[in-house]
Amino acid sequence: MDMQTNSFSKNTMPIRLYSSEQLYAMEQAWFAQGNDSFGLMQQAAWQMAQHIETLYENKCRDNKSSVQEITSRPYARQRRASIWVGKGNNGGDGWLIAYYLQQMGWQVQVIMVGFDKDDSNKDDSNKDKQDCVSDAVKAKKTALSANCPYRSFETSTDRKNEETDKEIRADVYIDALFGIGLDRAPKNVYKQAIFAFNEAAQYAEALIIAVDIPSGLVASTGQVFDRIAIQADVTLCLIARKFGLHTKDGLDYSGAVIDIPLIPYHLDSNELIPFATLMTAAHTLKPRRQNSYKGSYGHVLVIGGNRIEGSQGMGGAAILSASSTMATGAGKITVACHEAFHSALLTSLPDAMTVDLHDTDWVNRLIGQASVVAIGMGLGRDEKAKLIFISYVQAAIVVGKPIIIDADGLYHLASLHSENHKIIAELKKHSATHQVCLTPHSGEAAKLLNKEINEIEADRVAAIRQCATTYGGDWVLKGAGSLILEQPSGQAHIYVCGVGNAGMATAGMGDVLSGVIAGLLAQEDLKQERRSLHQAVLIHGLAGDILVNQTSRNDDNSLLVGQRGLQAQDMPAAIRHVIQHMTSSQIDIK
Ligand SMILES: NC(=O)C1=CN([C@@H]2O[C@H](COP(=O)(O)OP(=O)(O)OC[C@H]3O[C@@H](n4cnc5c(N)ncnc54)[C@H](O)[C@@H]3O)[C@@H](O)[C@H]2O)[C@@H](O)CC1
Ligand SMILES: Nc1ncnc2c1ncn2[C@@H]1O[C@H](COP(=O)(O)OP(=O)(O)O)[C@@H](O)[C@H]1O
Repeated sequence: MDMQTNSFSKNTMPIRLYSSEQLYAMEQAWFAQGNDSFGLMQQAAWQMAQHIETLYENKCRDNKSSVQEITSRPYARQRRASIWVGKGNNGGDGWLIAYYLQQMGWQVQVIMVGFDKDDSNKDDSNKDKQDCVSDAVKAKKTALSANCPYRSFETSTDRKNEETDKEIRADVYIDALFGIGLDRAPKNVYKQAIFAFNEAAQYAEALIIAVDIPSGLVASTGQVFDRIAIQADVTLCLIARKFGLHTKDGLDYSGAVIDIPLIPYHLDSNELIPFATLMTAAHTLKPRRQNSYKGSYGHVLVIGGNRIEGSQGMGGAAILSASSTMATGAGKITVACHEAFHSALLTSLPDAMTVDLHDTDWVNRLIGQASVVAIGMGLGRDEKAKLIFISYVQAAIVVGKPIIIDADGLYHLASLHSENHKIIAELKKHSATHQVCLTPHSGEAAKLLNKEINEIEADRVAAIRQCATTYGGDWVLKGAGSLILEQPSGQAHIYVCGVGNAGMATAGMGDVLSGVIAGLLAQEDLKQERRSLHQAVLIHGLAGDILVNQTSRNDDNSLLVGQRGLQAQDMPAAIRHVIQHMTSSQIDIK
C-alpha cells in the first residue's frame, strides 16, 4: 500500500484490527512456541501498571485545580486504585495489576465480581491444576500472597441496609471484569457491577482504565448490549488492536486506546490477515496537470431527485449529491432529476447541467457519455421509479460504466433481489470488471439481506460481507465507524473509517457521500487508491470533522459549525477544504 497520506488526525498510519478469535490464535501460536502463558500475563500486567501510573500523573498535571496539590507534594497521600476483576484471564490481569501497583506504593482494593460466595477464602490449589482458569488463579494467589486487600462485589440484594459502601474512593478505577472472552450480555451480578463501577468512578471523578477492552463491549463486533459497558477514559489494548474498539459502540466506550503489543506476532511469517484496517488519513492527491481541461476530470451523471405525484419531493438529495461531486473536483456534472427541481438546482449549483429524469432517451444518451453514473438519491420508491431504476442501471451495464447505487436505488435492488430479477446477476457480473459501489446504512442493508436491523447491527462485518457476496461490488456500511469493503481482485478487504462524528447523523449526509464517491471515481487522472471507496469515505468524514473542529488545525474558522446543527449543505465547502489540504503538502491537523 502506498503510505503517502494526508492527515487530519494524529495517527496517520493504517492500523490492523483483529477479532477475538484471531487474538486467541495469536496467543496460542505464541504459547505453542514454548512461551509461558502466566509469564505473558505478568508482562501484560507489569506494563499496564506502568502505564496506569503515568496516565494518572498526566491527569493530575493536566488538571489545573490539582496543580497546587501536585506541586506542593509529589504524593501527599497514597494513590488509590480500585480494581474490579472477573473470573477469566482478564480478571487475572487485574489481580496482577493490583499486585504491581501495591508494590509501586499504591493503595489498592480488588473487587471480585461473579466469584462464589466463599471463593475469596478458598484455597485454589485444586483449581490451579485445571488448565482453563489456571493463569487467573495463579494471578489471584500472587495478589493474595502479597496481602492485596479485596472483597466481593455486593449486589443490591446482598447488601444489608445499614451497611455503607465499603469501597475506597479511588483515584483510578480499573476494569478487569471481561476481556475478549465476553460473548453475551452481562446479566445479574455482572450487570449490576458494571453500573456500580461506572457510578463509583464517575462520582470519584477518577481516571477509568479498561484492561484490554471495556467490559461489555464485544471485541469482534463493537457491540454493547443494552448500554451495559464500562465507560473508559483509556483502554490498554493487549497484543493487537481489537476491531470492536473502533466501530459502533466501541467509539463511545473505549476512550483513548494505548497499545501494549507484548508478542511479536507481526514478525511471524504466517501472519494473520487482519480482520479489518482502521484508516484515519486520506491519500495525498497529486496536483492537476497544467495542460488539462474539464474533460480530463470526468463527467458524473447523478440520477435522482424525483417528485412523485401526491407525495413530497426529494430534489435536495440530488442537489446535495451533485454539489459534493463538484467539490471533489469532477470536471462536469449532469443531474437527471424531476423537472420541478431544475431551477432550484441551477440556483444552488449553476455549474450543473440538467435533464428530465423521465426523459429516458436523453438520460440513456447521457449514460453513454458519462464517466460515472450515481443513481438512487431521492429517486422515489414507487413502481415508476423502480422501472426507471432498472432501465438506467441496465443501460449503464450495457455501456460498461462505473455505477454508484444509494438510498432508493438500494431499496429497489432489495425488492428486485426478492423477485429474482435478472438485473441482480447482471449487476454482479458487471461488478467483476467495473466499479460498482453500494452504500447502505443498517436499515438499507437489512432490506438488502432480508433481515432485521438488529441482526445487521449485531455483526456489521458479517452483514457487509454477505452484501458483497450476494450482490458483488464494493460496499460502505454507513454509521459510526463506517465499514468499507473493497474487492479489487476478488479478495474482500474491510476498512474501518476512523474519522467522522455524530454531527453527521443528519438527513442528506448519505447523499453527500455518494457525490464524493462519484466525483473521485470520475477523475481518472488519479491513481486507483486515490479514487477508491475508502478514500471517498475518509474525505467525507474529514469534512465532517473540520466542520465540528475535531481537527487540530482548523485554520478556516468560517467553516466551523459544531455537531448540533451541522447540515449536509455545509459539507461541499468543507470537502473542498479537505481536498485542498490533500493536494498540498502533508499537514497534520489534529
Ligand atoms: N495468558 C493469557 O492467556 C493472556 C490473557 N490475557 C487477558 O485475558 C483476556 C481473555 O481472557 P479469557 O479468555 O479468560 O476471557 P475473559 O476474561 O474475558 O472472560 C471469559 C469468561 O467469562 C465468561 N463470560 C463471557 N461473557 C459473559 C457474560 N456476559 N456474563 C458472564 N460470564 C461471561 C466466559 O464464559 C468465560 O468463562 C484478555 O482480554 C486479556 O485481558 C492477557 O493477559 C494476555 C495474556
Ligand atoms: N455518528 C456518526 N459518526 C460518523 N459518521 C456518521 C455518524 N452518523 C452518520 N454518519 C455518516 O453520515 C452519513 C449518513 O448517511 P445516511 O444515513 O445515508 O443519510 P441520508 O440517507 O439522510 O443521506 C453516512 O456516511 C454515515 O457514515
